[in-house]
Amino acid sequence: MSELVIETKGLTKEFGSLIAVRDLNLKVKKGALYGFLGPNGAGKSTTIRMLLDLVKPTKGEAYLFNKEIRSHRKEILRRVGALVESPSYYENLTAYENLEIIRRILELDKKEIDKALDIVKLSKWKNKRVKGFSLGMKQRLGIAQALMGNRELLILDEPTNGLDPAGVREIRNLIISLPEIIGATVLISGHILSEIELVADHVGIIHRGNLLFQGTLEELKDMGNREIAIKVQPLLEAEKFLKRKGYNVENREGKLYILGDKINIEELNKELVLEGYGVSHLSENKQNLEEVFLQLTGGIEQ
Ligand SMILES: Nc1ncnc2c1ncn2[C@@H]1O[C@H](COP(=O)(O)OP(=O)(O)OP(=O)(O)O)[C@@H](O)[C@H]1O
Repeated sequence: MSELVIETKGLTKEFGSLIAVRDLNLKVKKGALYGFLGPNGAGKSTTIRMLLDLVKPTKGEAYLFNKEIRSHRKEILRRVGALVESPSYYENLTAYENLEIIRRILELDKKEIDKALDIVKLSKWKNKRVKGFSLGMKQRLGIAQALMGNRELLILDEPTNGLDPAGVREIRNLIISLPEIIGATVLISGHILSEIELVADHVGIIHRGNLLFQGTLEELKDMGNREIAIKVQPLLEAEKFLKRKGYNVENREGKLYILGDKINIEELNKELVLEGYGVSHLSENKQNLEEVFLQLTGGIEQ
């Protein structure tokens, strides 16, 4: 069994009568790039705040590196880099000077600054004041701040929020490179499936505080329903025939659709043809990831 870097047990947060996070059992394996996905207001930020001990759970516990965060706060947070909300920096200082402040607080070696700047590809601009930076560059600086000090776990809350497409791509490529470059486990939250899909290998889908799915992207894709579309004449009789045979049949837009994962297309074709039906088209469709996601979250993707 692989080692878990994050594990929550029944993690719950209530704000008055609102249950923002309900009985959450997250499992993030060491080395994973875990996409924590959910529509706005799903409970992602609240969960992340509980992982970092910024918010106290109503019930349940969060374990990072197998230790409970509330009772081992200091030793755990030393191993975790986080970017929650927008990064904070001094606009009038350069990128280098901003990281120098963090270096002093954490009592790190000077070379840590150049290492972090190099990873986020800001070395060229290290002596430029942050106020002239684009939003994407500022976000990269925020990630450099989070990286300082050989962090084993990075938690990035919606790091591409508000960026233009070029900025989104820069941050995406940077995040993808992190597990390999620094060997860290990364948890990234977001509300856009197509974005998370390009980055993550594991996903957790949260909706209205409930974890609806957790596993690999492949496992999520496998949840897609399979259906077979058939153009056949005469349609209504063929529909009755297939229903009699026990198939789950829908009649839509002049075609029959058969739902099910274990249907053998050749067998189906043979059955129809032998019975004298004219089959002019037979194709297999599987729900794509977006359809699976929309089905899980009841059609809400904001
Ligand atoms: N301090 C608070 N007091 C009251 N309600 C809160 C508080 N923080 C969050 N909530 C509510 O809890 C729910 C979950 O919010 P949260 O910010 O965790 O969602 P999210 O998935 O991060 O969404 P977003 O992508 O919009 O940040 C929302 O309904 C939100 O309004």
